[in-house]
Amino acid sequence: MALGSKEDHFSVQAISSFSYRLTTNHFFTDVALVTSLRDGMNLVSYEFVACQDEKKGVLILSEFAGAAQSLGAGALLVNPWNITEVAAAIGKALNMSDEEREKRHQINFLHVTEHTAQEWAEFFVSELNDTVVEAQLRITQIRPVLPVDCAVNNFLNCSNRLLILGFNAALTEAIDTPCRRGGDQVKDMNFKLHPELNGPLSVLCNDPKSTIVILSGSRRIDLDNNFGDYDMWLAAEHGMFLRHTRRGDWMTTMPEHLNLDWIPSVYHVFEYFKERTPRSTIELRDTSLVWNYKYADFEFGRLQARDMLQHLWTGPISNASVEVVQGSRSVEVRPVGVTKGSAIDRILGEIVHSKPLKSPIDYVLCIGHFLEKDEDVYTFFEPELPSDNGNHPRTKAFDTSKFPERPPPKPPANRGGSKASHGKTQRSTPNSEKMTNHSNGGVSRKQSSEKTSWNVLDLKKDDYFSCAVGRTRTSARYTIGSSDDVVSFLTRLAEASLSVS
Ligand SMILES: O=P(O)(O)OC[C@H]1O[C@H](O[C@H]2O[C@H](CO)[C@@H](O)[C@H](O)[C@H]2O)[C@H](O)[C@@H](O)[C@@H]1O
Repeated sequence: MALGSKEDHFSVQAISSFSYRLTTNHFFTDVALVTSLRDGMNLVSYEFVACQDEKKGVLILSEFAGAAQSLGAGALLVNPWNITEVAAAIGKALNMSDEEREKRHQINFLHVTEHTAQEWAEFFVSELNDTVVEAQLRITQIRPVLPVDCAVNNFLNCSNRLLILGFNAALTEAIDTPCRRGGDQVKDMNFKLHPELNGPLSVLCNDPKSTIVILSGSRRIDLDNNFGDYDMWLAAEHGMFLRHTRRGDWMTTMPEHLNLDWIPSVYHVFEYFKERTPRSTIELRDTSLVWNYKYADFEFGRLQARDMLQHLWTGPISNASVEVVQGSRSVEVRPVGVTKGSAIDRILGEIVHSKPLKSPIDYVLCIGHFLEKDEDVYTFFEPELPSDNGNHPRTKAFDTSKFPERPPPKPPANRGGSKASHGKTQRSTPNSEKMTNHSNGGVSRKQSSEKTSWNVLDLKKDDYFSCAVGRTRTSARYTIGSSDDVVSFLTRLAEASLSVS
């Protein structure tokens, strides 16, 4: 619709999609009102701006038009369902000062003239080329299925095993028919341990040769509710909080001055999208926020997620030190540098402090349905030299000075047959220095000249099993289909554990 004024008379003219390009309306119009309820782009808005360099007409634009993302800065954005808001915007546009009209027009005119069809075509072709490269990468990254027999046999042959388990979609029950379930029911099921895991987990937790860590993005309360009765380590919120279920309360590994002021405003944006996206949910944690559209219409959810990113980047997080992590069906906002991989050495440091190791860790299983960002936990344990096709153990030293309130652990005993110089008390070595750089990830670390490091890891290539649940493209070594397969696998490990106890 075009609004024109001539000597205090306003004329209102509806523009049909057939005729608008043929008229000169765009030139003499003072205000253009675009009220699309759903619109991929809306070309009229761009044409209007392009024609208005003399008149500096005002564009009132529906927030549901695709153009709102690029012309929103200069236009007056409205919700077309809200007629009071639309009326107010018309009033504002017609009474707008010349100065403001000029300013708003310039912003949009610059956008329209710079983002030409030529530029768009070049970008499109370059994106197309990128997809070819990405597709190739995807093919090369497809990983084999977890060799369960081998993982169980090696488990039996090792004496100090570390099992790092994700929670969501790895240890929870698979929900394949979400549309048939009610909203709250679905939400509740997200945070419930698979019922068939109770037995196997108890056996593994009671095995003196195994240490179990649940490393999850979930809140402390959700981990307490599900795992509080087991003898294990819990690392909540991607390792920002840590506790052993039998040895005390939660401790935090959060940097002291972590700024979390952005949380309320991000929550506000999430709420806006939750209201507009049926069956989407918000998970409010202490240090991060997740908007999940797992149970919503996938295509619609994806579009909403894209829109949400625009809102976030131009609004509440434009100056905050946070990262937006996009999942396949979620958007997560968390402080910069917080990943499961960056938490793992703090967790290992605490495990070593809490109970002296009898021998270095010689078997590691790391399994979860992690976000790509958190897959750094899989590579943490990889040997430094990927070309190393021998079976040389990986040794790792941990900075124990981070936890001064506890007595230092005893040096781990030597394990026969290993080729590496493990199990020795040592001063900080290049190895430990390297690990500090590798794992710091932006989270502040205590620096100390008194640093003492202990080698706690003696991992041969074949005794390391990193495994992504429900993914084929991953930086883990192996994949496994679903949480049901995880249940079967952990049951096999538990049986193996019982068979030798
Ligand atoms: O940290 P965990 O408890 O082991 O859970 C792993 C992540 O689960 C959620 O992300 C996964 O589900 C999302 C919704 O379907 C999907 O978008 C994402 O790709 C998956 O990784 C959760 O949102 C994350 O915070 C968890 O870390």
